[in-house]
Amino acid sequence: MSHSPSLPDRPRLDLDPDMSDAERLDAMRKHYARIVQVNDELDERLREADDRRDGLQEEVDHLKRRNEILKTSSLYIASVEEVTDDGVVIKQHGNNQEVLTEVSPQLQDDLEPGDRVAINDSFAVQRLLDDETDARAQAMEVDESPEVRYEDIGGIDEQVREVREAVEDPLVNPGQFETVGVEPPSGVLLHGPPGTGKTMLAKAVANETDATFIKMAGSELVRKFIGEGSRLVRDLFELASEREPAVIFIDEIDAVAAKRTDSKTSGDAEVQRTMMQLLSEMDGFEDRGEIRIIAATNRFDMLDEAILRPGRFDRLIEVPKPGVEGRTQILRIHTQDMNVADDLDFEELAEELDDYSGADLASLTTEAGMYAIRDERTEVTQEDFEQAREKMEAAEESSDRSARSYQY
Ligand SMILES: Nc1ncnc2c1ncn2[C@@H]1O[C@H](COP(=O)(O)OP(=O)(O)OP(=O)(O)O)[C@@H](O)[C@H]1O
Repeated sequence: MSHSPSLPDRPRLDLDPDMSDAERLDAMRKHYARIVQVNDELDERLREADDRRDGLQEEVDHLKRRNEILKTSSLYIASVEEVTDDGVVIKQHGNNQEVLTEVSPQLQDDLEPGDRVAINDSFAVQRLLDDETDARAQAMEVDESPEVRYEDIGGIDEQVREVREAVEDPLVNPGQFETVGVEPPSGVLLHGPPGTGKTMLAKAVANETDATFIKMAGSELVRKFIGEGSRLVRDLFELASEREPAVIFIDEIDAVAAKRTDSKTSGDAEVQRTMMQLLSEMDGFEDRGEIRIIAATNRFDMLDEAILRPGRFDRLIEVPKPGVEGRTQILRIHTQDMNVADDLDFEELAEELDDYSGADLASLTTEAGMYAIRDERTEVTQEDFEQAREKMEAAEESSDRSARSYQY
């Protein structure tokens, strides 16, 4: 940047007492001429300064406008990975791109790894997002179009039919319920052992009805978001109405809706508040529009009856572990994209897999595939499945043992 030369000195009039009048007059004339000259110079500088001020003002206006645009245009979400002297390493959500970016010193002091920030398209951090946005995003899994289809679910055809009737029909054909004069069920509760396909069922209905799938896990509400449970439940229903048609899926609902116990710990009071919020959301949901609610639990026996009253979770569907036929079907589904030996006998395999859940069968299939890969074969054989089964059962036994030793 060029620096402007300093201002001209103020002219001084030096009069010597010994000067003649003529000399004095001459000195004063020169002085006068000098003053006029300095005055002109200053005038010129003033004009220059005015011009520069106008130029700068224009720049200010331009920056102000750009700032406005930046403030109003969309920002992206990223997480802070590392705060260094050279800037901040952020990871953009969605594409996981890692970028080293500069941050204003005053914002840099506020940033810590793990924080969520809003960035613009040049990756400059615009602001730190508050916890509220954070918890809401973390506590809910939102899937605009889950990929699960009914055909992917094996061995629970009757349950699929019931869920479709209770959730899909009212979404797709609400008029039919009105004409017949029946209220569709308010909420559907899926109960049964872990890994039997409850989440899959909820996702499949959302997929087949083109609804947004929004999941919240009860256990996380009480473990991770202490003190925020009831607000998050309110947010959950709010989000669903913004995104309808939507399927709300509350997994492990027992964590927030267990029978009242005698203990009066503050933790319990908090859980209680969360459950009350859930009940009031469901009760106030008369005109539910295109939102359906599905909950799941492995601990049906623990549930508070309040949540099972009419108008709340009033359709109960048990999702059991599959029988031998179901297991055969699930094995077939999970080996669909696998290169299996022609002589592999799924029925015979399924016979031996008593007590396996759908999730166990999915892991067994992957494990069997791993044996083939380890042996550098391209085909998965019955023997691979046998070995996988032995491995899984041995692992289960040892985890049972460690669970026991942990307990006592
Ligand atoms: N009936 C089924 N048919 C096909 N695959 C299944 C079935 N049940 C479970 N699986 C497999 O197990 C995985 C886990 O199932 P899912 O999450 O639906 O079980 P869940 O009943 O919701 O379990 P949890 O109670 O532990 O939440 C699925 O992604 C799928 O690979």
